[in-house]
Amino acid sequence: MPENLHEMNSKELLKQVKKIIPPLLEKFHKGQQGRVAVIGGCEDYTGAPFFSANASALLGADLSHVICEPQAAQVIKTYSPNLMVHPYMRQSNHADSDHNSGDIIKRVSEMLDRLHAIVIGPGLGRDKLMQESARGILEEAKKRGMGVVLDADGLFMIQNNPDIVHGYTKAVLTPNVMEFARLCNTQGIDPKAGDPAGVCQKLAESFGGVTVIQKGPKDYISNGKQTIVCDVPGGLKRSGGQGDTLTGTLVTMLAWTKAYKEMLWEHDNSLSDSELIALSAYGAAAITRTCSRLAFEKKGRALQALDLSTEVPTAFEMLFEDKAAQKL
Ligand SMILES: NC(=O)C1=CN([C@@H]2O[C@H](COP(=O)(O)OP(=O)(O)OC[C@H]3O[C@@H](n4cnc5c(N)ncnc54)[C@H](O)[C@@H]3O)[C@@H](O)[C@H]2O)[C@@H](O)CC1
Ligand SMILES: Nc1ncnc2c1ncn2[C@@H]1O[C@H](COP(=O)(O)OP(=O)(O)OP(=O)(O)O)[C@@H](O)[C@H]1O
Ligand SMILES: [Mg+2]
Repeated sequence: MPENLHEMNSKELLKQVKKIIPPLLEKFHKGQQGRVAVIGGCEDYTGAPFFSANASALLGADLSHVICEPQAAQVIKTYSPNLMVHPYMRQSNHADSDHNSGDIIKRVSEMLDRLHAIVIGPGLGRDKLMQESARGILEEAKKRGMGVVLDADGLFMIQNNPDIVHGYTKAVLTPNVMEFARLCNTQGIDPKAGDPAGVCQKLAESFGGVTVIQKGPKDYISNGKQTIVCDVPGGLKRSGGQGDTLTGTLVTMLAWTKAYKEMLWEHDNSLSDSELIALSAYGAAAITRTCSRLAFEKKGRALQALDLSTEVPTAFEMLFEDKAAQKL
């Protein structure tokens, strides 16, 4: 039983992450290895929800959905027939009398019953009705005890309503440097005071034990009590949309923790709830950084977001299949 994840090196942590990855067995049916959704995608942003859902599928979720604005839905459907894209969200300028936040939340909630974990935020935008609907969907996900990843405009929502996530330990916040500073300001924490791991821990603690992944040269992962650091090498190009590979791989890992707890396959059941979340976060961070390194080796300065998610299968193989350890 790993009691001190923060004392482990990357090889030991990856070995623990491996315990959450379900084997591929003949007896499984469609859906058991992960049913996930990304809530996001509006008139302005169609790439972010696609990259996220695409990464979730490439890591191994059986069913990856996007729940977005109709204008975004039409576009995302043309990117890939693999994803299921539902035009249930509305931004204020497209809403008619049938589309108040209550109706939208109700419609999406009916889907939540069939899902294991969700991401809220990629390409969601900051429109009032989109934000209000996302907030209600988060409340519904909490009622169902679902794993929830909050990123991008989902973090904007948290920054404006910190109480809605406070104490919900199945939430994972994935701020970049700017978002981290804004969340710190909301919570009255100086983002520059003290060592970065300590500040990240303080932020997670101030939110009542949610998990924070602070993205940067190293990723700091904290639940307010314990902080682990992912310094698996990444690439050197910071084009937009790389964070979406993190949220997509993370939501699949969170879906797998549910399968782990339900003993979908035979294992020693040694990981606690908080360890499952911390290891999901570490696994997704390690995969994303490895994708970034592999894509950067090929594309250099021209690297784009899609180049990253394309590397998910190779990164997974390098980190978690037998050849893994030597290649780190
Ligand atoms: N291809 C796509 O569809 C993409 C969509 N994205 C979406 O775009 C939306 C906005 O997210 P962003 O991360 O771009 O958010 P912002 O528009 O807040 O920030 C963009 C960048 O601007 C700079 N910045 C922001 N605030 C600043 C400040 N106060 N002072 C100085 N510099 C500042 C930072 O470099 C920051 O990374 C989200 O919905 C996100 O998911 C992005 O993920 C990028 C890719
Ligand atoms: N300086 C860095 N060195 C190595 N990896 C980094 C560095 N900065 C960020 N990363 C990695 O890049 C990925 C995306 O982080 P980034 O800070 O670009 O997120 P973001 O700004 O939210 O991205 P997006 O444009 O998708 O919204 C993360 O996996 C993070 O670990
Ligand atoms: Mg981002």
